Amino acid sequence: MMWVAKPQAIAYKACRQVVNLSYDAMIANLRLMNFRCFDAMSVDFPASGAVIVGANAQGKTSILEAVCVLVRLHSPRSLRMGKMIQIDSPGFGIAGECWQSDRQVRFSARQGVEMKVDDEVVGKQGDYLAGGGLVVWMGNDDLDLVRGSGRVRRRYLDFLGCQLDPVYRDHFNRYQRVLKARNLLLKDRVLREPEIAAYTDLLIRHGSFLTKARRELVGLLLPEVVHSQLEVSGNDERVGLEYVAGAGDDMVKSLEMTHERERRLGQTVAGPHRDEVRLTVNGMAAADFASEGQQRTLALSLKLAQGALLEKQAGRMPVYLLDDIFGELDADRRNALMQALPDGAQKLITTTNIDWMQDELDVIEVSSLK
Ligand SMILES: Nc1ncnc2c1ncn2[C@@H]1O[C@H](COP(=O)(O)OP(=O)(O)OP(=O)(O)O)[C@@H](O)[C@H]1O
Repeated sequence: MMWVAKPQAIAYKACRQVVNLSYDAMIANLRLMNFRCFDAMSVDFPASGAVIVGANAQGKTSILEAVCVLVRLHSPRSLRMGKMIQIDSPGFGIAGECWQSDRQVRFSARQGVEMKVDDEVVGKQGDYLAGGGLVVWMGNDDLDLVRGSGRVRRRYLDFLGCQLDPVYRDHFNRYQRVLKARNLLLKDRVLREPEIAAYTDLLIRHGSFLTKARRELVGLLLPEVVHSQLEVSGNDERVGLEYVAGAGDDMVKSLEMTHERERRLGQTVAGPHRDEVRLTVNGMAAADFASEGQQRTLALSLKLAQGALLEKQAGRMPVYLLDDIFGELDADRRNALMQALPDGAQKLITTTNIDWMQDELDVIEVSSLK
């Protein structure tokens, strides 16, 4: 079976709006080798973005996923890179021209990731990401942001924090590693207290940074979420966001207090890995009391707020990757969402149907040749 994405975009509307903005977050093209369902594929993206349309299982999500991996070395649907390798292949390759520079990510199951920018191998993930772009991913499981566990909201904050600040990314990565190592020691029947104490110091150092940074992020996000909710819902639903630290105000004290429990349970019970973001609509817990429509709108608002904050704080426009999120929204909310996306941003949108769409974006059809 041979897969193609037809790069010749079909003009969706005859008159295209001329927007006089700089598309500094631009992905001009994408080339894939042995990635998910694609043997080999190449597609050009217009500066303002495109609607990627096709029937189910044609590879639309895989295209957006590849863009996210190329730009952020992160897949929103898989924590393990190996899952993205086309079945029976030794590895995958993604390449593309982004921000007028050629970028490549190769992943081989045996040798791991090789990253290149303009044909130069980049040694560190941080260096590769520093020259890259910013991404907002909106997918149909975003409802989990409101209904799901705290882990989903922590991932939301971390995806934002890591994009905004390399220091955040560094503390975040180190915290995860220290937590894992400390938990292994706590699980051990023969407790090695001096080693645990050494990890405790590191846990406090990186954890305290994360607590402070996440609290600040939530404070910055709140006005953006309120604004986006108003834009998408069209009414004055009062939304609230509150950061609740999983280690309280004082991590040292929390770890002292949980000393016995940790040893009994064999794991670290206080720290940013237990952080929560409380979401409310009209003063009530959004997961328990908001209607499904309100919950969906809040989830969208959280993602739009992420984009607005990236733009303000980083001074650059993120690329918006919208994966099939329109199915559950009525036509008014779909078009309100399209309007709420910033004019100057590149938007890549997957959908199975474009009949409702009023926006003037080019269309790329994805289909498999059988
Ligand atoms: N590692 C892999 N190797 C080969 N094929 C894969 C791999 N991972 C996923 N696929 C297949 O790729 C196809 C395309 O999946 P994808 O989710 O990109 O489609 P889609 O067009 O977004 O579909 P939908 O509209 O249903 O969401 C599916 O048939 C899926 O089973």
